[in-house]
Amino acid sequence: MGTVIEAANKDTNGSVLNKNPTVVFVLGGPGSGKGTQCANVVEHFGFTHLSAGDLLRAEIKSGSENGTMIQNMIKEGKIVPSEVTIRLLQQAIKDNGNDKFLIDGFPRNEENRAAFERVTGIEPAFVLYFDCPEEEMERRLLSRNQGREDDNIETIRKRFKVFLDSSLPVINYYDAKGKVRKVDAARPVEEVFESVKAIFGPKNEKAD
Ligand SMILES: Nc1ncnc2c1ncn2[C@@H]1O[C@H](COP(=O)(O)OP(=O)(O)OP(=O)(O)O)[C@@H](O)[C@H]1O
Ligand SMILES: Nc1ccn([C@@H]2O[C@H](COP(=O)(O)O)[C@@H](O)[C@H]2O)c(=O)n1
Ligand SMILES: [Mg+2]
Repeated sequence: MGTVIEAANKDTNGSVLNKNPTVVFVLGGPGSGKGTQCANVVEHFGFTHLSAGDLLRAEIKSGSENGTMIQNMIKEGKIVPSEVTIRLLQQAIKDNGNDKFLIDGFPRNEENRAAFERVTGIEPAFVLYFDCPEEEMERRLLSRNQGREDDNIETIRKRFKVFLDSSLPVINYYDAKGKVRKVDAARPVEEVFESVKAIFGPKNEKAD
């Protein structure tokens, strides 16, 4: 398991994004703790956190022409077409002065993965994978209380199925390339973060 973050995207993305950011994809089932741990990484390691789900929810609120389509997809736990999500991610990267990003909840399927690579030329430095049993994720989602329309048992079950059918194959794809850093996420937040810190490495901690 590597502890050093490499800027793995070397060539083509500069022409599309005009910058050459370090990107870590943060994946894991619904409720595995991606957002919670990303907040800790931002604090400790100075990354910018981009959650694909948050960007899509903001797009609904903005009154965009895609809003109704996105809202319906999220209610059903389905994956929004890549062109929409990638446009939001690209814009967020462009608008931000930082050069290192945690991209949370993306790529969610093979279409997301291939399209992002094609459009941006960015290869992730690594993939942080939060591994958590469904029963624990279900417990967490049902008590999250953030008013999310997809945190109900019917949609949660659909999201679990989408994760198994479409997202795990993406994790397996990166695993075959030696890029997955797997963390046991079924532990208290602080313990999970100890494992996360070991992955990012002391060298990358922010100075106080
Ligand atoms: N290690 C943990 N132990 C117990 N509860 C946790 C842990 N990590 C996160 N939680 C809680 O579980 C809920 C889901 O966490 P979080 O929003 O970080 O998950 P997520 O992976 O981003 O989910 P989603 O994919 O639905 O966005 C939150 O209420 C959070 O406070
Ligand atoms: N790449 C993505 C990411 C998310 N979605 C949709 O948003 C929902 C919520 O995502 P969270 O990461 O916040 O849990 C998800 O269930 C999808 O409907 C998407 O389409 N594509
Ligand atoms: Mg989240």
